[in-house]
Amino acid sequence: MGLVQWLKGQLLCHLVICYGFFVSGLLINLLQICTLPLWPINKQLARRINCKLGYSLTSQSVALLEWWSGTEVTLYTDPENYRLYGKENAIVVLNHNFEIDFLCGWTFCDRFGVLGASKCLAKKELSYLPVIGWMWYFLEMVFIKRKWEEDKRNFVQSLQNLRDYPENFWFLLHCEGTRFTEEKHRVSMEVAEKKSLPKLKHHLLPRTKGFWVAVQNLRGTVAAVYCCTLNFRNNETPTLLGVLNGEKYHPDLYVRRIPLESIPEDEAECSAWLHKLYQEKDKFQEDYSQTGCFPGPKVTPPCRPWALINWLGWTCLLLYPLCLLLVQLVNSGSILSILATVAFCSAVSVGVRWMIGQTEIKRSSSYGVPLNNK
Ligand SMILES: CC/C=C\C/C=C\C/C=C\C/C=C\C/C=C\C/C=C\CCC(=O)SCCNC(=O)CCNC(=O)[C@H](O)C(C)(C)COP(=O)(O)OP(=O)(O)OC[C@H]1O[C@@H](n2cnc3c(N)ncnc32)[C@H](O)[C@@H]1OP(=O)(O)O
Ligand SMILES: CCCCCCCCCCCCCCCC(=O)OC[C@@H](O)COP(=O)(O)O
Repeated sequence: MGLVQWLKGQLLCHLVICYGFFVSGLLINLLQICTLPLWPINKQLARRINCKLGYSLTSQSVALLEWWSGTEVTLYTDPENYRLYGKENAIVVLNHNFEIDFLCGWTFCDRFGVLGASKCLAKKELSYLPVIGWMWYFLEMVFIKRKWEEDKRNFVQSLQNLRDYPENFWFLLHCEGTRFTEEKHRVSMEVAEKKSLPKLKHHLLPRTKGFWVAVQNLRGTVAAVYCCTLNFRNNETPTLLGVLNGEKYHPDLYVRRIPLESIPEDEAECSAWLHKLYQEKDKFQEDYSQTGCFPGPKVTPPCRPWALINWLGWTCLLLYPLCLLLVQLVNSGSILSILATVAFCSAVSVGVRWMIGQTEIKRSSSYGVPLNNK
């Protein structure tokens, strides 16, 4: 192992990264709060500013993936469609098997210039995450409790609000509704059997209501559905902690662009259409497991420097006062102040470690198991 790789595994480096992310995040949250008076006066300007602020925080984790861990993403897609990515609004349908699938998604968002504005249909619990969850509130993310009767009003309203969004965005939908585990897979295949639907090997049975409602409410706003299938070469099982330790991964993403007009309007037909889409996605995953590649030409979308520049900027800005403080502390010789600083750094580290824990599949919710359908 080289010196650089060894350094990437050291706690001190992780502390510096966590400190930068957390403190810059709090400052960004504060700036977002400062935009509140602007919303009634100039809503579109307030939204644009929040996109930039969101970018400044989210892109730090993209920089971590691309520049720190050196992860290289590969896209399989039709070159005709490639030209449209980032230039139109889209609903992204993605499998939910990996702990860093959201991070790979963000990397693609960054490469196509839609990172600040991109959104997701996310479980309510994520809105309480410090820094990231608070940021999402200002970016108009759509949060749900995954209980349709309670969610429907807010869900439809949140989608309607996006109709005049001033920047191009991708709206991510994990139709499986939860991360893949063997137990959840077994239960959802029981549901598939009851519904006389073909069994899926690599996916849970998709929940169709959210997709149908999103498509219906975003007609005229969104041009297409991007059917995205993600996998990792060499059976890698990537983790966010691995990324922090500088481990390099090899994600492959297969994207098919489906014009929104071709998706049925009727709920039952739309549900059947989505089930068929997941059967196709399952076939792509099966082929990938046999051959190690997806169909279609391969392309690596160019990496942009902004995530790195932003990350280095924040790190320098925040490390300088931290170093000054540490020197003053050592000079002062005050045990109490030193202990307080150590406690603060430990709290930041534990806080970010806890957030990383939220991405771990072993801590996945019990949604979808035990069987709670009618
Ligand atoms: C060029 C490159 C392109 C792209 C790059 C890729 C991506 C980048 C894009 C954007 C990135 C932006 C941001 C991402 C950042 C961070 C966030 C990351 C992740 C957070 C994700 C989450 O939080 S996932 C959890 C929340 N989301 C969802 O749940 C969405 C999916 N669910 C739905 O849509 C549901 O429909 C619902 C929740 C809206 C409502 O669910 P409900 O169950 O009430 O209704 P349904 O009708 O849908 O389902 C009921 C039927 O389901 C059957 N069923 C199936 N399986 C089960 C089971 N296991 N248990 C019980 N029931 C089951 C059931 O039988 C019902 O059938 P009926 O026929 O009886 O109705
Ligand atoms: C430089 C940055 C270094 C530090 C980075 C810390 C970043 C922490 C980011 C936390 C973002 C969390 C997003 C998690 C998305 C996710 O994976 O949610 C799971 C849900 O879909 C389904 O939940 P479940 O039902 O529990 O499977």
